[in-house]
Parts: sequence; C-alpha cells; structure tokens
Amino acid sequence: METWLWIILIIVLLAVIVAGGVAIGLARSKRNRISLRQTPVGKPTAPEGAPPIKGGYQAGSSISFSAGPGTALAEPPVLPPRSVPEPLLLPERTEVDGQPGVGDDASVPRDSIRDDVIDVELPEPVAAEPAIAEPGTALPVPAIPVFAPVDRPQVREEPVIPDLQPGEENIEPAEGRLEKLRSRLSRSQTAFGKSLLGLLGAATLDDDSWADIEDTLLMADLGAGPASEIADRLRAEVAAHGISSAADARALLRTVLVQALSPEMDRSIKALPHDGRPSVVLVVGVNGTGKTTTTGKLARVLVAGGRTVVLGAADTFRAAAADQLQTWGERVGATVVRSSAGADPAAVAFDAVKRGIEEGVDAVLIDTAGRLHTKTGLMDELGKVKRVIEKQAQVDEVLLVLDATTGQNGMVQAKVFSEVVNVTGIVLTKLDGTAKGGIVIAVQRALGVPVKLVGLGEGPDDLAPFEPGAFVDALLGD
Ligand SMILES: Nc1nc2c(ncn2[C@@H]2O[C@H](COP(=O)(O)OP(=O)(O)OP(=O)(O)O)[C@@H](O)[C@H]2O)c(=O)[nH]1
Repeated sequence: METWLWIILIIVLLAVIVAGGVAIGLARSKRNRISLRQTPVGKPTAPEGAPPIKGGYQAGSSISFSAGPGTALAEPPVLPPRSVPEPLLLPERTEVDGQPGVGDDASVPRDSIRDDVIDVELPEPVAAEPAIAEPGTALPVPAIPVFAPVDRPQVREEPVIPDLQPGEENIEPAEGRLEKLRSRLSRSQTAFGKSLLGLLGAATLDDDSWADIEDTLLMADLGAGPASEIADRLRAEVAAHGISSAADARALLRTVLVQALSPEMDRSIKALPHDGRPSVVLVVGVNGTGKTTTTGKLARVLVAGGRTVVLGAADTFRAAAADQLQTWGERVGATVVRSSAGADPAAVAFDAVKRGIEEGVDAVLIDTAGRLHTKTGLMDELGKVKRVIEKQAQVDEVLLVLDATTGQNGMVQAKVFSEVVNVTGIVLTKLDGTAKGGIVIAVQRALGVPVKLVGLGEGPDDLAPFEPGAFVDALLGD
C-alpha cells in the first residue's frame, strides 16, 4: 500500500480511539454526579407563614444577654425617655508607674497621615556635547540637577460610621432584623458547602475523593486538625451507613459540621447588671478588626432592649476612635466617657466603669485600642486595663474581635490575646466578605471559647448572634 494511504488509515484509527474515550468518560462522570436538586431530607423547614428558607444565615433568635457567673440578676429598670447625653471628657491622666504607655511598640494607626504615591516632574535631559578632554586635563564635572520641593498630597483613611438618625427612633429591635442578614452570608459561603456536598455525593468515594474533601475543608480555613477530624468522621459515617442520595449527604454533613461547632456552648453575652452593679464588657483585638463598630452595634442592641449603657473610649491611640464611639453613643443614646488622644487607656476604662456605677446603668462597654498581638508592650498594657477595671468591678465578658477575612492569622491572635486577658467570647466580623467560614470552627477549637456574635456588614444593625445550626444551613445553601 502507498505510504499516504497508511498515514490516512492511522489518522482515522486514532480519531476513532479518542472519540470512544471521550464518550466513556462522559458516561462515567454522569453516573458519578449526584443531583443537588433533589428534595432535601432532614433540612429545617420554615415556620408557618415565614418566607421559605433559601440557604442564607438565619438566626432564629435575637442576641441573648445574661449576667456574670454566680450573680443575682437585676430586673430591667423602667426607663424614662432617653435624651442624648453629653460625653464625659476626662482630664488627661497619664500614669508613670513603669507600665507600658499608649503607643509603646505600636504599629501606625490606620487613620494616620501617610505618604501617597506621587508624580514627580523630572527635569528634561539636556543634550550635552560629548566632552573630549585634552590629554593631561580633567573632564568637566556635570552639574547636579536641583529638584524643587513638591507638595505631597496626603491621604487619610476615614473610619466608616453608619449614617444613623440622632436619638432612639432609628434603632431596630433585635428580634426579626436578623432575617435581613441571611443573604449576606449565603452569597460568600455557599460555594464551600456546595463543593463539599458535590464531593460527598459522588457515587464512588475513593482515597482521592477523601483527600479532596479534606483539602476543601482546609481551604475554608478550618485548620489541619479540625479538617482531618471532620473528614475522618464523615468517612466513618459513610462506611457505617452509606450515602444513597443528595439528601443523605446533606444531612450527614450538617450533623457533622454542627457537632464540630459545639452547639452546647453558652453564647449569651454577659452584659446584664448583677449585684447592684453594671456588667462590664471589654472589647479587644488587633487593628481594624471592627472593635469600635462592634461596640457601637452591641450598644444599639442593648438600648433597643431597654437597657442603659455607658461606652468607654479606651482606644486613646487612634485619634478618630473616640470620635467614632462618641458618634455611636450620641445616636444610640449612651453616655460616652473619653479622654484626649494619648491618655492612659486604663484610666479611661476605670473612669467609664466608675461613671457606669454612679449612673446605675446596666452595662459598661469598653472599646480598646487595636494592638498587634506580637507587640509585648501593647499586650501588657491591655492586661493593665483589665486589672485596673477590676479594682472596682468584675469584668464579666472579654470579647475578642477577629476579622474573618484574615483566616488562620486570626488563630495566632486569638491564642495570644486569650493568654493576656482571658477571652470569654469571640466576635467574628466581616463574615460577609469571605468564603472561609471554617475559621469559626478552628478558633473555637483552639481556644475552647464560643463564637458569640458575627458581623455581617458595616450597617448599624449588621450584628447577629452566632447559631451553629443556622450557620451550617447557610453554608450548605439550598
Ligand atoms: N464588611 C464589614 N465591615 C465591617 C464589619 N465590622 C466592621 N467593619 C468595618 O471595618 C472597619 C474597621 O472597623 P473599626 O470598628 O473602626 O475597627 P477597630 O477594630 O475599632 O479599629 P482600630 O481602632 O484601628 O483597631 C470599618 O470600616 C468598619 O465599618 C463587618 O462585619 N463587615
């Protein structure tokens, strides 16, 4: 046979083999896929009359408050109509007792003036005649161009303060408003849940599939320990009971993830008065995680529930923080105790608690400066703030505010903070901006401290109680 005939024959044969392979591959992948559209079984149903659950975060209750351990809980007082209180500006008090001061070891506050990238006009190059030196003479030295000073524009990062109406009329009751936050979480998180469901629903679950499941958990910031624990637990359950439908896969995943979130933990905020004194809540964390915003949002929830609040602006390091808190206080109707920038934060915290006791309020919320967990001076200062408060009242709740978008870095922060101030609850902010909700599991496991609140936006009411079941439902979507 001619050579060209041989070549054509070989090409035809190859084409037939490739087409056959593709057809077999498609058929296999179709068999292995599980439809996620089947009616889910074991998924919670919406209460009668309520809109259908669409897979977002739906906290069934409002933020719950309680009093500190072993204490007599006071009845909520009947309050006269609120007026907007004048802020209490303390005289500057700095202590020189050898303790670290404000700004020791600090990083630059995020709203400080910074240099920006600027366009500098360069002088036009002047074409000079190449100098040819006479033998034995020195070359002429070119003149150094003189640059005129340039006016440097300066950039200032303004803190976000939600646009609220003065007075109390704009405060939404805690009940019901959480419904609005559902879609925020579902937008970013369901990709994680869906990919886990897809993997778990495959007809054959081999070693590679389990490795993929563990990788997906790791990528959602669960951390190595919890990721492999959850994967092992799922594997054991699948081996024991099997999975025959998408609904089975969803129900199993839901159970295992909810259990990993320790639903039995007490997530109430210890912000109710006891023993005739206000409760004291200390809000701590690294720079920019959302401490001031969370303090303001929490004050709104308390005031909406008929409670009285004093806010202590113990963030004396970032210039705008006290103004930011004061704005929250004025609009919510809470007294704000503040001092000048650079004052001793422990002194401000002390005075805020004193004022709270004098006024007989229900809760004193103290906002502290953002501090890097790696800076020992600042961490010592935080310990001092707590010790100074404890000279006149017990600190009932230490809320560590973590930015969910920083992922595993939050874990290191959490460990260091809890060593210094005995963290009692975690607020995970900016969950609306990340697809990595696994950090909730990781941080609870590492500290043994519950995530109590989640921040789902910059709005004044975008703070929700953390509920494991509702959170997992939001992760798994429809
Ligand atoms: N998207 C989103 N943004 C948030 C959330 N919580 C806070 N923020 C924003 O995060 C930014 C920082 O918040 P702040 O409350 O000023 O942070 P801070 O921890 O007090 O900051 P420092 O005092 O510098 O440590 C602000 O722009 C807030 O509006 C949240 O849950 N979601």
